[in-house]
Amino acid sequence: MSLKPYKRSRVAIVGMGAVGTTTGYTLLLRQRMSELVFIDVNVKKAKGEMLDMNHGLPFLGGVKVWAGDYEDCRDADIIIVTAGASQKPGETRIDLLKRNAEIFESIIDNIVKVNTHGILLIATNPVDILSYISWKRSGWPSSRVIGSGTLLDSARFRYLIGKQKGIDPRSIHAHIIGEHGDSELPVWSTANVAGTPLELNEDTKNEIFENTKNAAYEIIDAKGATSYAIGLALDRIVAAILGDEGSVLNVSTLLEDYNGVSDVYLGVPSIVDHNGVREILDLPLNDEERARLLQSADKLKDQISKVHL
Ligand SMILES: NC(=O)C1=CN([C@@H]2O[C@H](COP(=O)(O)OP(=O)(O)OC[C@H]3O[C@@H](n4cnc5c(N)ncnc54)[C@H](O)[C@@H]3O)[C@@H](O)[C@H]2O)C=CC1
Ligand SMILES: CC(=O)C(=O)O
Repeated sequence: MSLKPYKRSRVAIVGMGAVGTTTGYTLLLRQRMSELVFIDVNVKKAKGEMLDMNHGLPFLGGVKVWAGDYEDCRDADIIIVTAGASQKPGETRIDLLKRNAEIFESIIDNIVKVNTHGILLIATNPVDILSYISWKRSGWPSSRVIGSGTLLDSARFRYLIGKQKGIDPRSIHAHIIGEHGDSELPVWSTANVAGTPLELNEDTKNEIFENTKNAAYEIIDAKGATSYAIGLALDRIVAAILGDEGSVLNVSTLLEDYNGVSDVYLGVPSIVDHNGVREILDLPLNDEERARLLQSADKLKDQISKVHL
């Protein structure tokens, strides 16, 4: 009997707060990689999370987990960044821009100093703008700098549609695109179940979209942070990359001449494989959807112009 050759893969997480910890735990449970390293400015916190997860290894096995520093990013296949300020109740994601853009300068510099081949996966908000900043600052090809984008929003959207229709959300094909934030838009024109158009009246559609868009505000008001669904969304992107899947995911990526939008990161259906974003799908949009995508892009470009790059 021949054993499968052992393939080492390393994921580093920078920022071990609610999102980083939940993502690390999800990756661990799903045994996505052979090495998992936690990095945080709060070294004690990263160490505590590492110890707690290591004590579960007798029930799981397989993964080496440690708390480290940027040197440990050298051999990382994926570096997930979740470090920085999060929204207080009532704050928008854009309100975080100044604070988080400042800390990203040193975080990205520290990573690219040691790593030349990996994929940067950004989750910190405002995620589209910070992904754009990370792309510019890293000097890496845009295919290797990915934001979590509207993958989470699309999951919320599919869950709510599935609940309304009594259908498993995995069988609902529906996209939220644009900013991961207040200017995002639903692509109702292509939403379907097995090619069958969704039968929903306008009031129901509006209610589903408003609940999708405002989900984070509701959860942050109730429990202070969102963590489980974003952990699963980041895990999904890691699986697509490490498994060289070629899966279509609504990640945030650099758009060039996409439905009239250029030089901005936004969430759109993209093919994700071992090289990162291999290709962006040309989602057919109607006139209203295209106009809303342009508005979303303009909003983010206006914010980017205020940040020193
Ligand atoms: N993209 C998405 O869909 C989502 C994004 N988020 C965003 O993720 C970010 C993190 O949220 P939480 O984990 O709830 O916040 P948190 O406050 O629980 O954790 C942030 C962590 O970052 C660390 N940190 C701060 N500055 C750092 C630095 N310079 N280097 C290394 N570590 C540093 C802190 O010590 C802390 O452990 C926020 O910006 C939040 O808005 C949250 C949920 C979903
Ligand atoms: C916080 C955030 O961005 C979210 O849960 O959508």
